Amino acid sequence: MKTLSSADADALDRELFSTCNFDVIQLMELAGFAVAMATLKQHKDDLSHGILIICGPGNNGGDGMVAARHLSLFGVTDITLYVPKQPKTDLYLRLIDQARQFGVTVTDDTSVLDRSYGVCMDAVFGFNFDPKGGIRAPYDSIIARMRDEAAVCYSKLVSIDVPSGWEVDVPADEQRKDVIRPNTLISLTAPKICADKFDGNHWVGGRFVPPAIRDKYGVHIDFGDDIVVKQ
Ligand SMILES: NC(=O)C1=CN([C@@H]2O[C@H](COP(=O)(O)OP(=O)(O)OC[C@H]3O[C@@H](n4cnc5c(N)ncnc54)[C@H](O)[C@@H]3O)[C@@H](O)[C@H]2O)[C@@H](O)CC1
Ligand SMILES: [K+]
Repeated sequence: MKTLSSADADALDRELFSTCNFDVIQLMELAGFAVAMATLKQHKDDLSHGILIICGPGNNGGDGMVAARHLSLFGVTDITLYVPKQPKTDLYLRLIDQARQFGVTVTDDTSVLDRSYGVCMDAVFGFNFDPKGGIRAPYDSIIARMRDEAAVCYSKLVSIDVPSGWEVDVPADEQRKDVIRPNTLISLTAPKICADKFDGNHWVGGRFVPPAIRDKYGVHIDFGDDIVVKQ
C-alpha cells in the first residue's frame, strides 16, 4: 500500500487547490460524503444506537460536520456533533447550521461524553496534527476520554483520515502505547504513513485526484464504481 507523509499530503492538498482549481468546499463535501458512506457500510447496525461525532478545529472537523449531514440523509436518526470550541470560520458555521437543518444535535457541552453511542467518530485532527509539545486543551482531555470506551461509552470508534493524536509519519505498530485505537480508519485522498500496519478496518475515500497528480505522488486507488474502497 502506497502511503503519504504529512508533508506530501500537504503538498498534494495544495496542488488540488492550485493546479486543479478545486475549492475546499468541493473537496470537503466529497470527503465527508465518503466518510458517511464508509461508516454506513462498516457499522450499519452500530449506527442504529446513535453516533457522536467529535470535531476538531481544522478541516478534519469540517469533514465530520459534512459526514453528519450525509448520515442523516442515509437515515441515521440519532446524530450528535460535539464541537468543543466555537469555530470562527464562516465555512464551519455554515456546515453546522446545515447539519442542524437535517436534525443533527450540535453541542459544546462535555456531558455528551457521558452518554452511550453505537459509534464515536474521531474528527479531531487530520494530517496537519503537530505532535510537538503534546495535544493542547481542550482536545487533550477529550482524546484521553475517547481512548477509553469505558469513559466515553461507544461500541465502535471510527477515525477520519488519521487517528487523532497519532504521529502521521509513524506506522501504526510504532505509535505510542497510550494512543486511541480506532476500529475503523477512513483515509482521505490516500493513506498516510500511520495507516501502514493498521490492524482495524481500513477504507479510502476521496474521489477527486486527477491522473497527473496520482502519477506524481504514486497514489493509484481504483474506486471502480464506488465512492469508497476497502483496503
Ligand atoms: N485534499 C485533502 O487532502 C483533503 C483534506 N481534508 C481534510 O483536511 C484535513 C487536514 O485539515 P487541516 O489542514 O485543517 O488540519 P487538521 O484538521 O489536521 O488540523 C489542524 C488544526 O489542528 C490544530 N492542531 C495541530 N496540532 C495540534 C496540537 N498538538 N494540539 C492542539 N491543536 C493542534 C491546528 O492549530 C489546526 O487548527 C485532512 O486530514 C482531511 O481530514 C478534506 O476536508 C478534503 C480533502
Ligand atoms: K481524525
